[in-house]
Amino acid sequence: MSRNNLSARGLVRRYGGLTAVEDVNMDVPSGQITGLIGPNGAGKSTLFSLLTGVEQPDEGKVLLGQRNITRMSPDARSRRGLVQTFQVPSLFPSLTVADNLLVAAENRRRDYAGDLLGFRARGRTGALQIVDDVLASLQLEDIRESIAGTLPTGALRLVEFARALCARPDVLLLDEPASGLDAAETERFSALVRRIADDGVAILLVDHDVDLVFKVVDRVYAMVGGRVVAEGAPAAVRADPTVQSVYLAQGPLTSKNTGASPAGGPSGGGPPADSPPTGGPPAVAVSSGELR
Ligand SMILES: Nc1ncnc2c1ncn2[C@@H]1O[C@H](COP(=O)(O)OP(=O)(O)OP(=O)(O)O)[C@@H](O)[C@H]1O
Repeated sequence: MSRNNLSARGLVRRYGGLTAVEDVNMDVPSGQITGLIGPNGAGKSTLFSLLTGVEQPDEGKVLLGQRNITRMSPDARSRRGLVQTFQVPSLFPSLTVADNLLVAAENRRRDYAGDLLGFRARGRTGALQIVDDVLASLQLEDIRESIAGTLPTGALRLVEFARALCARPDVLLLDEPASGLDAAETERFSALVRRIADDGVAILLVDHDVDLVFKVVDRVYAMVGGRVVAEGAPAAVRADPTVQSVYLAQGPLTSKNTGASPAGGPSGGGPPADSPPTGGPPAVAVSSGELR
């Protein structure tokens, strides 16, 4: 089934005299994983917020399919299929996993004509069916009735991902989805993301772990100083002289010199624990010296 692509055209966002995002064009096509990397202060979080609707651009537009969604709220975008995950999982901690997912499945009001992961859904019965199908698909049935707030980080990340899938996305924006995951969990997560893309979802992945980004994505955008300085296949971007010079003042581009944080992202984006699962605040800048 054909789904909507996400695209950005000529996006500009200024904070006073600082241009955080400068004339950025980006395409996040259906069925592909697109990556976004850049050093501290490059403008990734700001761009992400312009795409989700948390921030408004000073110039340019955001398109979901052919539709101009530039002035739409995050919730309105979410109901139209542009769904995000947060750096800090946006789950209701006192609810069970299943109830968290049900909120997401019911939140998207429009009829869903697709068959994400092989199911179809209409109404509340459909929403329950989605929850069960997503839980089964991600092999999370054993924690169906667990209270979300009691889960360890790895499980929480997967439930956050499941929550996003229950909203039946056309486009999935993943903000630091692998932070806090161990190697095995990251491997499992990467495979899941690929499966979802293969199902036709357009995925944008922003993560500190550049090795993960280069390994998983089909295309990658590298930002520096608010601008896209390189874009294309991972190998080409990795070899790009500007990318190399920015990332690699101290050697080859590997996770060892990117500041990737295996124990969890240093940023604190995401809504407060009991706020609804859409429309949370933007990612927060990571500390100086980190790269992602
Ligand atoms: N609300 C704001 N007010 C003023 N300046 C801001 C604001 N948000 C971001 N900036 C500035 O815009 C620039 C881009 O920041 P942004 O957080 O988008 O970068 P980033 O690539 O996400 O960095 P990091 O990886 O450190 O999170 C930075 O110089 C930052 O200080």
